[in-house]
Amino acid sequence: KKKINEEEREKNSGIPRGTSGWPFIGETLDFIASGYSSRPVSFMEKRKSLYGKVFKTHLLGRPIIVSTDSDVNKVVLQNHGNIFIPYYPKSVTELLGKSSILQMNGTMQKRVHALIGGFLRSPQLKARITKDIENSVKLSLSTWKHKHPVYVQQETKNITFEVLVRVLMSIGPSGDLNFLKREYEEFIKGLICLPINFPGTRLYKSLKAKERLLKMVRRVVEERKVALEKTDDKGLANDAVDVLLRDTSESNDTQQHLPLDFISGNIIEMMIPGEDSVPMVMTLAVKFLSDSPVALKRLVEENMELKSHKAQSCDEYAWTDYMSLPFTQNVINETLRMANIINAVWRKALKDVEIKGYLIPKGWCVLASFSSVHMDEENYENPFQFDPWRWEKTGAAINSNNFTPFGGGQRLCPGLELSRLEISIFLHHLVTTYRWVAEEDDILNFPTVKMKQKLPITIMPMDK
Ligand code: HEM
Repeated sequence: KKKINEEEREKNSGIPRGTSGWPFIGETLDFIASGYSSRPVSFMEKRKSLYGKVFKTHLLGRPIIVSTDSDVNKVVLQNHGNIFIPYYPKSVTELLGKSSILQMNGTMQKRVHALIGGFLRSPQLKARITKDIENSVKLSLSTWKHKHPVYVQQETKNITFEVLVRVLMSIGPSGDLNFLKREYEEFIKGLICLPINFPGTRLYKSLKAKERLLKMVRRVVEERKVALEKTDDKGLANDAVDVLLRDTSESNDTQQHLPLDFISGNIIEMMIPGEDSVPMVMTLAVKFLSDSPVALKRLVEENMELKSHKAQSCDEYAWTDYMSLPFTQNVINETLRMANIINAVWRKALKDVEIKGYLIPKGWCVLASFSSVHMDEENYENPFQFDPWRWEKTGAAINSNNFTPFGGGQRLCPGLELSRLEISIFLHHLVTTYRWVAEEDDILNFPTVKMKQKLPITIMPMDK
């Protein structure tokens, strides 16, 4: 009877319909089970058909409103009035630290976001980094012919890690790079784990790895500060460390440099969204293309044309050359749509908010599901089919609310353009250098998107 009364009250209050499932665990088990299945959006699909596009559930110990509605997602992402703050599981918040861009709110988040976004999106950086990306890609590809099989997920991770560390702190291949890679891998193992911290636990080991990372990055930041003080050259910043060190924008009415610990912490935390996502998009592009020979053929044609054009003119590639191939960009869009590397964002409401007639009560969480929107047949015909051509018809949709692989609004991914450039360069050199045959492999979607076998492929030279 009590439950019925509660439901009646919630219904009248405008809280979206839905069920809270079992006491305490709510619907968490079903949520996780569909995450493990080959169709992770099934949790959402089932409830969407019962309750509508926005529904109430209970996950990870708390009431949550799930939105599979792109208009509602947009309002959540825009976050006018700073109503929605990021909400992560406890293990993540423990590892991130309070002053991480991923957790910060208000003016400080805006300041760091604008600084990093301004740098990563600048044409000067893209022009400069193109050569480095090419070198990393070509060097890696040159080793592929000796490997039987090539594990695409592994290889692409090495390429993109090198690029990321260069962009963040100008560290090239070296002992420092190897140290960072090793310790970073240890650090992120704890992102999704039981939040218990004492010697021997996963969280403890990850926090220790973070301490070692911080020590190293702090040393780099200090060295760079000294170097910066000695020079008058305030041209384009070399990397994210430079950007953060130089900033003196006003905060609390005083001109302040960002503290060195803050910079070191944020450099490490910026590796989290950047490290795994780009190689996974590259890997899934290879996977989807292996399963779609017609799309692959068109991609090869377009890229071979650019390659022969470049060979004839003896020109180097400009970053704009890589970004100018329309079919290649459509392959990337389609991969991003289907891959759903970041399938949702989690927020907590600081006030009661009403969006499209749905009430999100103060203190409740909102899960803005991107994958549900990307895999909704109202938005995309045959959504489970890899079809790069669909973007020729709906080109404008790249900027629509129905396509948000990089999020949107206040926290729109500052690495968006850099990621696209990296993926374009990788695909160009891959498909103009080799043919390949992929072994059977499955996509795992939980807790993060991965290939079960790291996507083994067998490489053949172009002319065979
Ligand atoms: C294909 C690759 C990538 C995807 C799919 C992706 C996706 C996303 C998404 C969905 C968000 C929004 C998170 C939220 O709203 O809470 C985000 C934020 C962010 N991304 Fe990316 N990202 C990618 C690559 C990168 C790269 C390469 C970098 C760094 C070089 C990067 C740095 C960041 C940062 C710093 C944020 C936080 C921004 C803020 O909260 O203000 N990302 N990313």
